[in-house]
Amino acid sequence: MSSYILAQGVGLDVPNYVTADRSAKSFLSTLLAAATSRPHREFRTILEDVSLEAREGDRVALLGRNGAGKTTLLRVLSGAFQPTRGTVEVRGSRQALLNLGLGFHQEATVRENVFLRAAAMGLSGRETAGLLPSILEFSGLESCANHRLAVLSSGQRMRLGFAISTSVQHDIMLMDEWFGAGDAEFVDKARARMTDRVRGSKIVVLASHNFQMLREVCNLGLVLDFGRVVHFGPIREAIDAYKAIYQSTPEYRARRARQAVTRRLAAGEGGGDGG
Ligand SMILES: Nc1ncnc2c1ncn2[C@@H]1O[C@H](COP(=O)(O)OP(=O)(O)OP(=O)(O)O)[C@@H](O)[C@H]1O
Repeated sequence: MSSYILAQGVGLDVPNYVTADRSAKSFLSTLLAAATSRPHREFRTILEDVSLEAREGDRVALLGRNGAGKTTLLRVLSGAFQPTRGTVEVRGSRQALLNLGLGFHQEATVRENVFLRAAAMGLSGRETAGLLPSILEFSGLESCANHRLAVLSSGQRMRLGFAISTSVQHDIMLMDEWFGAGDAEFVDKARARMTDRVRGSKIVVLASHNFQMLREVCNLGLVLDFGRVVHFGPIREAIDAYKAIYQSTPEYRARRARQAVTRRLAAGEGGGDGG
């Protein structure tokens, strides 16, 4: 059975709790304001009218400035968020590499956490028992299997999360940035596994700011701005469309102007007394 993703007219509103401006003139009045003012709830639209179609073989890049809605769209596609409007149809098993630490229990042991996370991924106890040795080996945590998660370093926890999340090949892979954290040895291992999983996936949706990697991996690109699709098409065109957005911002123009001045000064053309 072939896999696909079909999102049509997706909109997402989220509740946002806003606290009145508490900037006060004195420490006491700040304390008083903090104690008495209550945040009020308002709804915010973070995705609007987003449509996307991906078929087998597609590798879709999600592009957009910080806060454009890329991670939120990945969460909607993964099923973690229910859209407020529109529909999402997905055929095929999904693996979301969005938050490696999600679902961990600090007081449970490493071994127990493997079972907890694997259950959340839909694996049976038997399947997890079969995968356990390779997960511990990949994460380098064999000697810590019975230690509480709380005593692991953040790098060790990240290794464990990565090892569990990528232990099984899925049809559809949803990723937020190409994985690149950890010490040098682990990064090499993780990169090799990611490459393998991407090759083995029928569909990949990947949010990233790394144009070179996106050109190598993806055939399609979807550009989001303020939660709306501004472009969807071949990756090179999508990257150009995204560049056009951020190159039109005043911040980008100001930075380019500063860089031009610095270059001219370095080349000895900069003002001075001309002598
Ligand atoms: N649960 C939430 N409640 C309220 N606002 C949220 C929530 N999740 C995301 N947002 C807001 O939605 C917007 C989009 O966030 P999102 O994380 O999807 O952006 P992004 O494109 O992935 O950004 P980045 O490139 O910085 O990772 C942001 O303004 C963010 O503050």
